[in-house]
Amino acid sequence: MEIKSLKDWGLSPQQPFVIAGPCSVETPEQLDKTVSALVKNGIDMIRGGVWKPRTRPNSFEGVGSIALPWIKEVKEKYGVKFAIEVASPFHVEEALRFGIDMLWVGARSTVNPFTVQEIANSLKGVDVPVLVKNPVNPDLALWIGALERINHAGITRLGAIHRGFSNFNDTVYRNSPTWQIPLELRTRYPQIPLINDPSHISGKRDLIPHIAQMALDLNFDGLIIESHIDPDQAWSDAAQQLKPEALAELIGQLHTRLVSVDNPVFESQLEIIREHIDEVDREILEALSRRMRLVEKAGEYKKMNNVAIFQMERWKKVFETRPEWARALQVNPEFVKELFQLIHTESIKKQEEIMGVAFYSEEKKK
Ligand SMILES: O=C(O)C(=O)C[C@]1(C(=O)O)C=C[C@@H](O)C=C1
Repeated sequence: MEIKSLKDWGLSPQQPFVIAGPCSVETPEQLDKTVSALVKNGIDMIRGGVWKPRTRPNSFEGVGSIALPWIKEVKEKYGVKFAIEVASPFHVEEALRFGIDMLWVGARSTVNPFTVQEIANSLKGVDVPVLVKNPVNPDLALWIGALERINHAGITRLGAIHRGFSNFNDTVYRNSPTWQIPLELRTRYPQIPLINDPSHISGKRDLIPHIAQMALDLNFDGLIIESHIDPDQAWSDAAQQLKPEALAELIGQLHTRLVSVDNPVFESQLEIIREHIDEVDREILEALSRRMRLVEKAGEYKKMNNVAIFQMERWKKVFETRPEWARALQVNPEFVKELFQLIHTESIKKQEEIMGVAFYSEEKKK
């Protein structure tokens, strides 16, 4: 994909790059007051929802096209740039008609290649920056596919927004961050600017600073954060919006990190640490290999005695004790639980192969 670096997008060189504004544009007064306060706090790229894709019917679905002249007015009055979500060719046409500066494709549109293609077709021959939110489901291929469709329409000022992934029972986050997905996108397409959306990941304002800092620690290029002049009275997403002053305070506290430093001492020290990490990784793999050989032995033994692979009591014991051992060793027990679930699945696969081989060879004998 041919994509322009964020510094060539013609935006202000804020560090970090921040897009902020209300979840929804509600009234001319709310918009004016919010934008005025954001501008005072140094924000010059505003976001605002005009058409809102809501999960349930009868929720507020955005004021629609009547917001566009209000946006045009604040853009002129305060000299700011404005980004909105588009979910159809009609939205694109309306947005461009009113001089909207940046568009984004929402998570519920990214999941649908038909919708993304229609949006892409309506962008042919237009030079506007477009950001593509991750799909609601944790599917990197779908996210990349949407970026490719928009890119093939000729959009080179193209970026990705990480807004987290729907979950059934994550009690902490509204949308699980599942950081490995945006990091994999970055690894495969380092040229695509990556913007983090801590508002939609957290769903609550208290968690926003932690997620925003984590994104900067992971070298994201920018943040998109919801901010409303009076969050508690917001018509949508009241719990996750910040007052403009709170947003400014948050930005002031964030630490931006460097990709690397031109410092030979740092480089050589890091190299030494990495060599140790290589050694430890090898030890981990050797230990895993030894465990697998034992699991195979257990599998052979089960086969000889016609015993089932899955041993619930033993597995319960393994699953209980390993996180405890981990805690004593200052390793995150939750991580170790996931790790052992993976290991157990692999053990079962191995033992199934062992049982299967017997089945096939006996079949052959017949
Ligand atoms: O203890 C066994 O029976 C094993 O085969 C080992 C093992 C494991 O990986 O720890 C694998 C499968 C069983 O469900 C329980 C435990």
